[in-house]
Amino acid sequence: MFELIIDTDFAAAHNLRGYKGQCENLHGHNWKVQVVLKSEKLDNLGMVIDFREAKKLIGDVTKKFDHTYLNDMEHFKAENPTTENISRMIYRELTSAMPSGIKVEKVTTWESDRCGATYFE
Ligand SMILES: Nc1nc2c(c(=O)[nH]1)N=C([C@H](O)[C@H](O)COP(=O)(O)OP(=O)(O)OP(=O)(O)O)CN2
Ligand SMILES: [Zn+2]
Repeated sequence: MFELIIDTDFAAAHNLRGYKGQCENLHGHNWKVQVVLKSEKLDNLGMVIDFREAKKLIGDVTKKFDHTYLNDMEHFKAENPTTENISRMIYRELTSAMPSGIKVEKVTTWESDRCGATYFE
């Protein structure tokens, strides 16, 4: 079994509806995102997937967040843009975009150096 690990980041603003405290106010984070991909097989080049292709697929998902106010996104009208929900959204969108035979193992998103959330199925 092989695992690929790809890190990226984005900057965005949000506020947490219903939160009793400062996080209900508009504020921002420099989120870091780590995606782990898993595959049993390699292609004829010896790759699970070209890192360049993986970065493109991941970027297609995360660029929607970059320099935005996350609460304005349709997705985050129904649920709060917490780190947990951001990880799940990235996981599911990436799973839909991934070529067959490559599984998105988990997505971890950090809103600071010390706090992050992982989603996997
Ligand atoms: N489980 C979660 N808890 C919290 C989330 C979250 O997404 N998942 N988000 C927040 C807020 O985004 C808030 O911005 C973070 O609050 P806090 O940890 O207090 O942020 P600080 O960087 O100021 O933390 P310090 O350690 O005090 O510097 C809240 N909780
Ligand atoms: Zn926050």
